[in-house]
Amino acid sequence: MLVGWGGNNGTTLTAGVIANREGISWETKEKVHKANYFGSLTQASTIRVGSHNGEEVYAPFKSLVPMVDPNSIVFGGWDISNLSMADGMARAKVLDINLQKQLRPYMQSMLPLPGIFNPDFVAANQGARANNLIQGTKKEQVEQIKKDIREFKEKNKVDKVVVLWTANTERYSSVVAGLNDTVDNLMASLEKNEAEISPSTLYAIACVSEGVPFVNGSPQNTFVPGLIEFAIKKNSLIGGDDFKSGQTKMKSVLVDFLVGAGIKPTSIASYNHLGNNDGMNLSAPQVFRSKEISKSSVVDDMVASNPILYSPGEHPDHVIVIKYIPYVGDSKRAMDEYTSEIFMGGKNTIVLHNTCEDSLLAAPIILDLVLLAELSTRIQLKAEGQDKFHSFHPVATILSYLSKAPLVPPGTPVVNALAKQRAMLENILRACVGLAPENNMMLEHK
Ligand SMILES: O=P([O-])([O-])O[C@@H]1[C@@H](O)[C@H](O)[C@@H](O)[C@H](O)[C@@H]1O
Repeated sequence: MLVGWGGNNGTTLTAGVIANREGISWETKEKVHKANYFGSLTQASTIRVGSHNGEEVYAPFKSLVPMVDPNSIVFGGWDISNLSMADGMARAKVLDINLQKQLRPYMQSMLPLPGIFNPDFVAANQGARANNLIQGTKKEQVEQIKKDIREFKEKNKVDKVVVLWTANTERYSSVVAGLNDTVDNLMASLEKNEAEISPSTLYAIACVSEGVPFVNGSPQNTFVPGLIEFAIKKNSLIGGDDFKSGQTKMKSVLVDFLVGAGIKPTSIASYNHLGNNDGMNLSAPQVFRSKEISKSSVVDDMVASNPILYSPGEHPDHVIVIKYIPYVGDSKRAMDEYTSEIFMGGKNTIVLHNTCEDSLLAAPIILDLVLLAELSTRIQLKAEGQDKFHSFHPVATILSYLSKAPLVPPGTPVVNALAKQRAMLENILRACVGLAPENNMMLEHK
């Protein structure tokens, strides 16, 4: 099996390195080396990473780390501890190569800061690429993130920092009384380095501590009750969960249309396969469960909105399937079947095939989430009769248009219907510039 390598000169080449269960052997200018299967190949100074335009190419070995999957699957791929954003772009293979070449000069000096990684919360296959890490206790990690935020703000002379989690989907954290159910218990657990505090919750703690908006672009329950209480106490924006990018966004339109038209979805089967690292991470059942929850809850409010179609507690059969198929890469293939009951016992079936370029759909949503989160921290409002203006509730419902599983303040109804979410957003922004809400009545033309 071939292990891919990449030199820190940004050249991605598949090296003539052969790996098997017995170990990894590789060729350098000096000699053939052997290392155990998971060995970190540190001895060689340079390593042959293949040939390019007929010339033998060697890369500085210190920048190379083998991509081996402890689940015994060695796969082509490459990672290096100082992967620049340009190298990350090349590894992801999302953008056209000519566009990549144009972007590389702007990105190759951008090196990501070390991050918090905990293999207990993600798939085992993620370990090999996690090599730029913050070590230490959870509290020390939080302190490092807080320090990084402050230094980033100072170094880049920016007015505001917004942190958005677009890292791995994690498994759900257990919510346990005494562990993370209140802010005091969460902070006490942090002091005790409790294992059940996830990396994303650590980032959220750091951000709320610094008064920096934190948006969760993944589906896990980063915002455990203690964290929500902390954000409310500090009046620091939190929002999410999970970018609403493709298959679910379509569902939040289609189900709204069907139910609103008196057509009763009785069975929704949603399948997709994808081949990027998100898909590889989601191949672990405990991680997939987080995504299954966020993708399933999207129909709940629309179903509940029509008590004529659905009796209390009744809902459509709804299954979510996600499979990892490396070949398709970032080009996720979503296939849906909606079966509904219609007039006089009739049946209606809608079948969709939707090729969702995951990253290209998610990137604009990331930009909108960051911009909207920052803007909403500057909006003040008061009701008729109130004498003081106040900010929005720190749990940012305003981000729901962009989230699969909108985080809302405790006791607040969740709206997933995309048209309603957009109308909410549009009317808030209209109010910010003194315009009346758009009610679409157009009475002046009736
Ligand atoms: O938004 P959407 O297309 O319904 O859901 C998608 C999932 O189906 C996909 O598996 C995941 O990789 C994407 O990040 C996104 O969450």
